[in-house]
Amino acid sequence: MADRPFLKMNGAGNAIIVLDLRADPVSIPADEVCAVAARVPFDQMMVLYPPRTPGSDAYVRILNQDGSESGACGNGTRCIADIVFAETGKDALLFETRAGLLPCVRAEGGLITVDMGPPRLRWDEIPLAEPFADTRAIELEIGPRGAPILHSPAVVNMGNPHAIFWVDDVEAVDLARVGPLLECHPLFPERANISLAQVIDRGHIRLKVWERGAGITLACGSAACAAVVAAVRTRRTERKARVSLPGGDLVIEWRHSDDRVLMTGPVEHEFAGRFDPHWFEAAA
Ligand SMILES: N[C@H](CCC[C@H](N)C(=O)O)C(=O)O
Repeated sequence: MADRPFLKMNGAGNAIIVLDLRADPVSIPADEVCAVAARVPFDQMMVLYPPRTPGSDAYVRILNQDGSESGACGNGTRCIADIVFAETGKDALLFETRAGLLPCVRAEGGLITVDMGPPRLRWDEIPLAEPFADTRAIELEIGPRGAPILHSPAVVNMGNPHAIFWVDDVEAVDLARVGPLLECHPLFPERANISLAQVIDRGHIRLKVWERGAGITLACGSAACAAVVAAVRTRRTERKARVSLPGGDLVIEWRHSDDRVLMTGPVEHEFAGRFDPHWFEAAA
């Protein structure tokens, strides 16, 4: 890969690299994504391509640090929105990902709101490997038989697959240990993002996330959306709730009128850099 410029940003602590290929739309092989991750650690790389759908601002590919691809990344979408807001002066944007069209608007206090679309809740939309009539709590547990560490997650697809385990204390479970096992559980044919969710009150959830293809992250926007959807479906919270992640807070609203999930949160610019072609010699 060439000597390309990139931006390092974060969304509530979720480590994001933005690579703008709108003027030179080449695809990035998975081994080159991993070569970048070895030098500049990130959770997701947001790659901007020219728009495919009239009226949209860019087509976006979302690559995890392990080279796999995701249909959604809420925190990364706020990062690219911030860049394109500054570049165009527009006050509303539309990004297209593998999972559909995501409208973005500016919110108060420099925050950005992304419309993450409607959740998909049927077992084959998650997807799961076998039918479950009720995805509010599926049969899945980890740990000793009769005394599981975690069990009965809710599952939600927010453009990517999520499993949400309700816990009394997010700090009491070793997510780094159970995350990899659950991410790759045979029930999840496309793997899954794994969250621990602790309900503080009807307007507030604490969340820790093991991300598919990235591991423990400081924040995961789509997981925050999935957690509020799952909480509303089981009457744990109101439709609008604050989600506190280790890297910061997001406000999520699952709108009643049109079923869409709105995520509002911050972005931060860290530094600009360039890929060094030497990084890719072993990958070539
Ligand atoms: N950090 C992202 C989600 C990444 C999901 C990715 N790990 C996958 O589904 O493969 C977010 O803010 O929504």
